[in-house]
Amino acid sequence: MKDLFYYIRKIQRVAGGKLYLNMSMTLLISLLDGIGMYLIVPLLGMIGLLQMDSGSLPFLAPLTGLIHSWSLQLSLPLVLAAYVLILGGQALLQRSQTLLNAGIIQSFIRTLRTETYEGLLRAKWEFYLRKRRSDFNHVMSNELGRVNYGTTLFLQMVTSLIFTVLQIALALWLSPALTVMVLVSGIVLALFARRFVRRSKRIGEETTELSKHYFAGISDHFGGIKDIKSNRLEASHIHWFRKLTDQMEHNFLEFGRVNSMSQVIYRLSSVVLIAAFMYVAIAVLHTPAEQLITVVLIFTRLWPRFIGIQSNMEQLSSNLPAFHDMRKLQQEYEAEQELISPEEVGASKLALVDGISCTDVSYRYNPKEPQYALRDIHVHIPANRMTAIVGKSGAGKSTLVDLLMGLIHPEEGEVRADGVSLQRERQLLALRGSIGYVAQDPFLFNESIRYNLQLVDPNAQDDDLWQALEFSASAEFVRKLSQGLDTVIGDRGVRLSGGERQRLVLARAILKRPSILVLDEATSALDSENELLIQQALERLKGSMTMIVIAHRLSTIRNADHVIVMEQGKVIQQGGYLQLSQESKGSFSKLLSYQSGAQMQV
Ligand SMILES: Nc1ncnc2c1ncn2[C@@H]1O[C@H](COP(=O)(O)OP(=O)(O)OP(=O)(O)O)[C@@H](O)[C@H]1O
Repeated sequence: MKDLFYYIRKIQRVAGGKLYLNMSMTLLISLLDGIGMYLIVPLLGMIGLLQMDSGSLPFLAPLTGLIHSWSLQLSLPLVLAAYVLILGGQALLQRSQTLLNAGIIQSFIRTLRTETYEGLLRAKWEFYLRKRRSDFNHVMSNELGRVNYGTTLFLQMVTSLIFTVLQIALALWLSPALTVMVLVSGIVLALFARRFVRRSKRIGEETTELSKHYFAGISDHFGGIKDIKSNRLEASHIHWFRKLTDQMEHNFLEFGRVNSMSQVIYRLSSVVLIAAFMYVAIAVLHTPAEQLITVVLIFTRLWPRFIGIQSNMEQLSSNLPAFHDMRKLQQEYEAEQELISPEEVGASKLALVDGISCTDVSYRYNPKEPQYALRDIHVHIPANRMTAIVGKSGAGKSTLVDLLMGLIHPEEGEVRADGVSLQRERQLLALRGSIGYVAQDPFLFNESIRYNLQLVDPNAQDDDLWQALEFSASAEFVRKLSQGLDTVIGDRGVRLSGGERQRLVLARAILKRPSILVLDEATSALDSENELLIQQALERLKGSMTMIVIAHRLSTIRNADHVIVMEQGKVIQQGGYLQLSQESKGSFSKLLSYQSGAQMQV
């Protein structure tokens, strides 16, 4: 419940005075509704169904006296006009209130959506290392929808409560004894129905878990669809999917059963109560007919409100877990915000003069577990030189690069750029703004080549784009595409080959004119000819840019000024390429001989 109130306070902040205007309109609408209903009694009196002068109705007695003194030709149109005016006015007011309500909810949801998205983007990389990506999709679409629905339900419930309180006040005025009986019955029933509210919450928790699995499953399966198709794994996935959707159906029906059960109890009890009231009112209390009709009118309007509130409470409870999920994610990313905003990152740059150094750095992905991904690392990446990081798979190369880029921070030791610690946000900000990064599995948007390139420099002209494409040996294949720079490259760039994707991302990195270029296995998918072209391009950049290159294929780094060899999270050798290749007992020369041996076998 405290998560719900957190969001209600937020809606209060977002909507401000509009929320109170909304409440006031609700009050007015319910007041008009009550008065409109009241007017039925004099109308019935006019057509002779009721004794109007009994004086048993407190508010109506003087009014009915007045109406009675007029002729029927005058009183009938007057009372009918008042009826039309009041209920017509109420209908118009109701429309404005509905629109106001929708506006409040929508601006709240927009704020929540934007805050969550921006908050997620500002979270540190380490936060993403621990989370499932599908959970973000789940919260941003499914849970946000449930929070939206839950908030609407809550506001509806407040409206309903205001209506109900007013109608109770009216009913109390007319007949305290009968109204108290209705109220007591309502309260007893509400206490009994608490179990349905609790059950709804449990079903809602199950809904959250199931939809989380659903989101995770479908994003995994469609992400890995090629593996599924080529390994004929469809059957097991379909089996998983059917089982989960069966559970989801059961969960949905279970809520329907709980909700309809409480509804049927309320409806049955209303029938029994009306019969009991009639008996007590007519046989015991000898209530006058006009009062009886008014109370029955009120009862038939009040009881459905009780039913509505009960149903609202159950639906709200079933959506509470979504509030909790959303709040939990918010708390998690709020605790791991980068002080630097994404806008600032691009703004300041660092012209590296000395280089980046790691002093006695150790890092664990999970500090609760004993394994270190990096242990006692002591390296210096000289500015404006090419540094290569090599080693077996799992040696810690990517982790070291992430540390050098300030994406993760060491558990022990320090990383410095030009002697200033990356713990200092300004320095980190400047460093990040100066990096061009190309990953092994580069990411491209399902947009045109021009759009993908201009992401890093929206003002880049066609000439600049072609220059970057020439650099990355991509100009030739882009020229051959029917729409050139305007070719849309498909989801994550699927319409391109792996090597073409890598070259485009390299072009994008270069277009940023970085002072530090980081290539993490960025040429692994290239054929020898294109790899050579890129090697030559990188060679031309030497001296003007700091380059950090991770490569399994050692031919890629034969021009490197400095080589760092890693094994099991440690640096086991470092020095110039030539120097290391000549140390015959060293790990680097072993790696070289394995690779040349493998090449000779081919
Ligand atoms: N997100 C992560 N969570 C937990 N452990 C991780 C994570 N990423 C990497 N590791 C572990 O850290 C160690 C170093 O991984 P890293 O990716 O840095 O190696 P690498 O040398 O780049 O390997 P490769 O050449 O295969 O890319 C490995 O033992 C790996 O299992």
